Amino acid sequence: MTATDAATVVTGNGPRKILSNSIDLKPGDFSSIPVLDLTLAFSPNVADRKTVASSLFDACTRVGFFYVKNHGVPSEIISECFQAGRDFFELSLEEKMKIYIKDSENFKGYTPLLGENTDPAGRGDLHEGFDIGYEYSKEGGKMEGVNRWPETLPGIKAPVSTYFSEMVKLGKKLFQLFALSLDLEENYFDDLVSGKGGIMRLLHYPPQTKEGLDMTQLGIGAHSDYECFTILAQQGGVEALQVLNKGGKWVGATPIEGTFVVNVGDMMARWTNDLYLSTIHRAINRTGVRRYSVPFFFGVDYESTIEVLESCVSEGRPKKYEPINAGDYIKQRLSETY
Ligand SMILES: O=C(O)CCC(=O)C(=O)O
Ligand SMILES: [Fe+2]
Repeated sequence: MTATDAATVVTGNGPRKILSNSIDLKPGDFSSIPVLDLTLAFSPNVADRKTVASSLFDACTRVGFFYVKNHGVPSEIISECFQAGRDFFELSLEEKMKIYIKDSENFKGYTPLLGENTDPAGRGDLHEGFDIGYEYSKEGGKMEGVNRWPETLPGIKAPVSTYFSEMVKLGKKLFQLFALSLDLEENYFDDLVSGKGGIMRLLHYPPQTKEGLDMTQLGIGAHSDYECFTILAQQGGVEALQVLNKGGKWVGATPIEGTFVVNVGDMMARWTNDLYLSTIHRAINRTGVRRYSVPFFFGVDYESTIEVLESCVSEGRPKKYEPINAGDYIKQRLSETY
């Protein structure tokens, strides 16, 4: 067993213990991560869209993670965004620190290696990151704020912003599938997901040696995500992401060409009264080569209220959570991490 297996993982919905052979919530009993084909999600026929929604329901209640293929995002847009990430991380530390995330009120900018600690039992995460949000024109109240671009690399703004817009588009489609999967009107979430609650990160994980791996210092420590769901692009051929199942076993989320990995976050778990699982995951890069990934965390607009859906409350599943404001919730979670 590893150091993190015996730890408590802090989530926005309370602490979760990871024991050696079980954990104290009800994550799904899975040994692999399902792949959803989104082709029918774009069909004009609602019955087709409902078929995809029903696979999504199965994935969210049993696993909390799934891959999506035929998602409609052009592969050049993805590869140009990865190139922007590689170029950004090649900059000198001094250059990157000019947009240090801690100098921003709203969590925009650069996080150096070990600058973040997702698992409080760990000693810091072995990745560096660059956080970008919705392109606001001025500083605002909760999470609103201008993006901070590196002065010496202006060329990355266009591909990164294009990728952000693509993620908002795909994210909105996924929100409609989430709505259908929960027997809500397909447009139930539409007015809450303008894209302003989206956060995207460019990540770089240097390789960790196979021998003498320090389990308190992983690429990213065991954690659950904060928002409604995450759409993750992984670099092909470089294994690192692992997902915790009911038996306490880490299941590898091997990169699959042409797919994104999607996972439920704590906000959606809260909304669904834990019917949808916000599953714990981590990343360790033991491949010997650098790894790049791009998660896009899609939350609802920050002024929205997250209140347990009535359809997810029953005698056997009493309401577990009080209503919360989305912006306050995210800001609180991020303050605990950085
Ligand atoms: O890079 C990855 O594969 C996972 C990243 C992740 O879990 C996160 O940023 O929350
Ligand atoms: Fe994550």
